[in-house]
Amino acid sequence: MPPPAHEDYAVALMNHALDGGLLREEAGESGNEDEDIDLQFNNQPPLQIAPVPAHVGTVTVRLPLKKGIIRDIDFPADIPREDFFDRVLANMALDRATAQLGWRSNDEPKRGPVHRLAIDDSDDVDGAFRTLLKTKNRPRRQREVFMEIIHLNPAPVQARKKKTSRVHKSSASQPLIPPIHVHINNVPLTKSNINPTAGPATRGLKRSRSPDSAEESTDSDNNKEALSLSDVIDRLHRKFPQLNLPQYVPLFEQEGIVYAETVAEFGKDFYIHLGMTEGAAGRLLSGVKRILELDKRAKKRARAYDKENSQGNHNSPLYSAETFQELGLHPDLLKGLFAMGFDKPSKIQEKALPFLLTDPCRVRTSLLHPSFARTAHRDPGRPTNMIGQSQSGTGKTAAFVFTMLTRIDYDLNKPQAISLARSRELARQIMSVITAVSKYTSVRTVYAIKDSLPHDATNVTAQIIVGTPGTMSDLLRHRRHVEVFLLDEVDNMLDQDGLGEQTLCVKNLLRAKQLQVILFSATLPGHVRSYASKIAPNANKIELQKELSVDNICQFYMDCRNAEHRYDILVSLYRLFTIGQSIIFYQDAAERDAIIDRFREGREKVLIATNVIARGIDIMQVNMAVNYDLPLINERVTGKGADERPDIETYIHRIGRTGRFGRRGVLINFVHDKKTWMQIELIEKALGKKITRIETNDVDEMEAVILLP
Ligand SMILES: Nc1ncnc2c1ncn2[C@@H]1O[C@H](COP(=O)(O)OP(=O)(O)OP(=O)(O)O)[C@@H](O)[C@H]1O
Repeated sequence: MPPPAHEDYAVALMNHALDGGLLREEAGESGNEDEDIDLQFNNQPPLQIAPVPAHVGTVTVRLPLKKGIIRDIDFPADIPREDFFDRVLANMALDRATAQLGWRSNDEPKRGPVHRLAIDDSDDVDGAFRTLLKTKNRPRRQREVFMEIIHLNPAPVQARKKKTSRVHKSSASQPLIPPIHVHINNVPLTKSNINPTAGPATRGLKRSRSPDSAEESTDSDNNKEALSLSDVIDRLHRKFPQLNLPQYVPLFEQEGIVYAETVAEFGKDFYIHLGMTEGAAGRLLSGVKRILELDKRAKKRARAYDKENSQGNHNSPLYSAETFQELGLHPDLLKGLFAMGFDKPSKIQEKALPFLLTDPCRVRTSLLHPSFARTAHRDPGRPTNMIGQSQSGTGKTAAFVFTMLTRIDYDLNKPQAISLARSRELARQIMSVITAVSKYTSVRTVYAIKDSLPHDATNVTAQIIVGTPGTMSDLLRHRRHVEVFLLDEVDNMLDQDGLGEQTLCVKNLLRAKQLQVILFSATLPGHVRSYASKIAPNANKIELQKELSVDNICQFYMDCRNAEHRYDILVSLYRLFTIGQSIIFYQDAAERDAIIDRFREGREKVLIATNVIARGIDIMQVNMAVNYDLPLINERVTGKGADERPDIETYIHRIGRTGRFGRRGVLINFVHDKKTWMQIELIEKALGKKITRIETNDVDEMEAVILLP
């Protein structure tokens, strides 16, 4: 098989083998060493093959994998259209939704017509095959004919424009593929000057400026936005779906196609000229400018935010004057938390830990840092109960985990600390923090959650048990040794019908004289506060953030026409932004462990969830939460069937699933009728903070307002 005519072409050659109709087994004849793709094909289930003409065996397709790299793959000549496309697209790593393929045969002059290949039968791919076969059968012709498959983007447009490029003038009767030129200061981007290692030419490109960018000229080189073209295209893709832009833009030049992918980076002063209508190109250009602008603003805001909210800012709930060593944590625990990337305690940790760890009689001296042991001895006595409140994502979990791990006796093989959580998801998360912090200790832990009870429940030797109230009370019967009782999300644990009773039941099972009760939450409404004081008598109270709203999380609402419209808006949000990970709160029940694990690992990007995970769940990458349904009192408190007021506490906890440990996040509420409108007003009042409205019919505004971190 001859080499491809143009090295840089996104070309596939379809070569109809004439020898006996036998399917070729091996990976073509091009001498490619890497056989992954061919194996992939050989491993496919057998295709539905229609009767093959005797003289036609396989079609060898030469696929361009990267610039200058091609691979031959055999297809049955009569492969169903769908499969043919799927395989070509998969192997060219193209997106089925956006890819545009074209073909031309070697019968046609190189600058000749380009035919469109489409997945449906709106093109003449079958005719093309037939033509090729006919051509091939002409005796005076060479035995091989080529069908070049070209990745064409953007979508072909009909020849209605006056200005067509030289490439397509000769083919006015055929669907035209608009040529794509990238110019930098009117210098067409060519193979030689896009090569990032091409030296002076490339450097020239980065420094050159378009007239439009004159106002930016004060920026130093260091401040230049450095976006790869594919990055820009990726964003434009989302911004202008109607332009049908490709993921990979082949840049047509005189003799071939150059992949935009090979462009390492551009300065902000470039413009892209697409061979399309002026209007479309104009929109595209303003899109590029806008994106660069938004990017700049977002970065500026991020810098300002980081400066303000880093652990260095005295007012930040993450600020701390102390170090973990000063707080008296044992070196083995320090090793664990340094391994987790914790450098300094957060404010709640700094304030709470000295109280939580105070009780030299109880804390094993071997687990006390020497400097802390000295302070601790000044204040002997009962272990200190604690009621702690600090906003979401500020390190409460870590604080009580350090406490449990410091207080237990590692030589005693009995449960000594229990941590109750409202849901199995939260219990599993607490356990994962314990496991990480205690990496360098010999602690034994066990779950008390449904389906995960230890085999011999009567003989538990683990020192720490983490679980949900119902299962925990089954496991714990008169545990004399349990000396630390910990309730996370205490307002919810005590407030909720059923859950509150079970929680108290567990507490009543604990008989230790020196029981230390630790209660934490991001929200502590008045009625829970007094109740909590009864459960944790004489507790030290630490309340760090009285304001209910969280500054690092921007809150919006979108006024949808009706309940159904919410779905459309949701879809457009996902089209518009690169959302790291997001949670959508919804009323219906959801599945559990496997889903949350996949989400935590980043394998799933969107989690649709109920209030089950509204609290405590800590996933750093979540940068957006959506209240598809607002949380209501009647969902949380049974017997409040008619109470459709918003549940402020749950709302606050939902916000807290994004913007963890000072990161920035976005919360979007959907409002679609009078009731939800009033509910949002009540939330605004309760938080004392304006929730910004976003127009749902103006994509540009949406994008300008919601600057996702
Ligand atoms: N001292 C620290 N340094 C760096 N990161 C920390 C520190 N303490 C906690 N973190 C991280 O901050 C994130 C939030 O912590 P955590 O889950 O303990 O918050 P929380 O206050 O319990 O939140 P919520 O109220 O939502 O349950 C976690 O990912 C945790 O690993």
